[in-house]
Amino acid sequence: MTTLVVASSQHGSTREIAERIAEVLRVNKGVTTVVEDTKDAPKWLATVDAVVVALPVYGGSLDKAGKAFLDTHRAELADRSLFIAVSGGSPELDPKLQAVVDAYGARDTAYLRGAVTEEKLGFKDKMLIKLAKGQFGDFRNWDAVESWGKSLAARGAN
Ligand SMILES: Cc1cc2nc3c(=O)[nH]c(=O)nc-3n(C[C@H](O)[C@H](O)[C@H](O)COP(=O)(O)O)c2cc1C
Repeated sequence: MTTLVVASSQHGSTREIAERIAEVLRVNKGVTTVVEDTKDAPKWLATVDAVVVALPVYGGSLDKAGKAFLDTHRAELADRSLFIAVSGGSPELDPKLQAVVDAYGARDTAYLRGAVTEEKLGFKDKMLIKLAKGQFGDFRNWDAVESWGKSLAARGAN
C-alpha cells in the first residue's frame, strides 16, 4: 500500500514539511510513500489507501490550490484514510480555519508552523506580512513534524 503525501506549497516550506512526513513514514515505519504537488497528485488517488495533505495559510485562508484539491476530490478522499497538516506563520491556527479543516472529516489534523522567509518573497508579499505585523523566520518544529508523521502509521497510513 502506498501513502500519498500532497504538498501544496507556494514558497517551498510546506513542501519540505510534506517530504519530512513522507521520509519518517518510509524510514521509521516502512511505509511506501510518494510526495506530489496538487497538480500531479490526482493521478495517484485511485491506487492509494491513505492521503496526507499539507497546505499553508495565506492571507487568513487555506492555500487555494490545496483547498481546491480537498474540495475537488472530496468523494475519493472520503473513501481513504485522510490526514491534513496546515502550516502557517502564526503561533496557532485560527479556530475558524480549524473548523474549515475539520469539515473534511480527516482521521487527524495538525497545525505545524511554517517558514516566512523574507528573501523568498516579492515586494507585495513582504508588505502584506509587515502590514499584518507578521514575523519573518523559520518556525518549523521538525520534532513535531516527525512525531506527527510517525503517528500516522498506526492510524491508516501504512
Ligand atoms: C503573503 C503571505 C501571507 C500569509 N498569511 C498568513 C496568514 O494569514 N496566517 C498565517 O498563519 N500565516 C500566513 N503566512 C505564512 C505562511 O503560511 C507560511 O510562510 C507558510 O509556511 C508558507 O508555506 P510555503 O512556503 O509552502 O508557501 C503568510 C505568508 C505570506 C508570504
